[in-house]
Amino acid sequence: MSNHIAAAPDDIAETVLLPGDPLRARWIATTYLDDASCYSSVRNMLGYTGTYRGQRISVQGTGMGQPSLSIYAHELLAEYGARTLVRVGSCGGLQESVAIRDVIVAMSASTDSSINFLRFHGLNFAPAADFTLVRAYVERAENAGVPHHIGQIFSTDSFYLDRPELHDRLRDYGVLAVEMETAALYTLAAKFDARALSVNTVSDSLVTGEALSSDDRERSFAEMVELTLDTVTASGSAGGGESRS
Ligand SMILES: O=P(O)(O)O[C@H]1O[C@H](CO)[C@@H](O)[C@H]1O
Ligand SMILES: O=c1cc[nH]c(=O)[nH]1
Repeated sequence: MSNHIAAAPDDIAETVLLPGDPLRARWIATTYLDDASCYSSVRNMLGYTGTYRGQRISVQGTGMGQPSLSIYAHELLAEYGARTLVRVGSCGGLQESVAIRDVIVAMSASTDSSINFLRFHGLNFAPAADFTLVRAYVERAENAGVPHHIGQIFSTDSFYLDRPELHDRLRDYGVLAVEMETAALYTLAAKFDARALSVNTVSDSLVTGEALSSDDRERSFAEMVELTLDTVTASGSAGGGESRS
């Protein structure tokens, strides 16, 4: 086992879906995976492995925020051999054109976190998605007629922001939505030469004030999750993709 995941080395698939909410992980595993079994419940941060259309897939809760996601993503990449990580999250819409339940496909992520500032000694690293995953996901979203937006997301350390005017500035610069993990996910995937994508269903609007319930955030993101499973298992690709070298 690793520090925070109580699984044997082979218990976890090379492709892992990453919801922030561990109960969303349980819902995804019990709804979509065949022969799903729970490999870890340390801190109740549930992780499952099963099969989807015959291919091995894992689902691991990450908790909220970049420090928490970084622990799980690091251990999956460094100790369990994960090659493809897809965040299946919720987010707050920043633009008028972004409606509740639309899916945000995050090409890149800005952040107010100091993690990368420290990691790169003041350089502004630009965390970005794996293009092959973006393309494959968007093709499926278009074919299925699922409302979606492709662009930049804001990964904040502060759900309750002391500077709400920052949202106005980000809106002016075209940022689509706010959540709390994607910048760290894309950074760690780059570090470990793995593939990552973050897709996020809009659970509330910072424009209109509309919001989904916690039950909905746990169990109702079927379209986003089905597109994700279709994407990562297409052409038997759940084993990973091309590497840099
Ligand atoms: O619903 P999840 O995937 O946890 O994502 C969003 O919800 C949490 C905040 O409520 C943060 O983790 C944010 O990124
Ligand atoms: O981080 C998040 C997630 C959902 N909605 C928000 O406003 N922020």
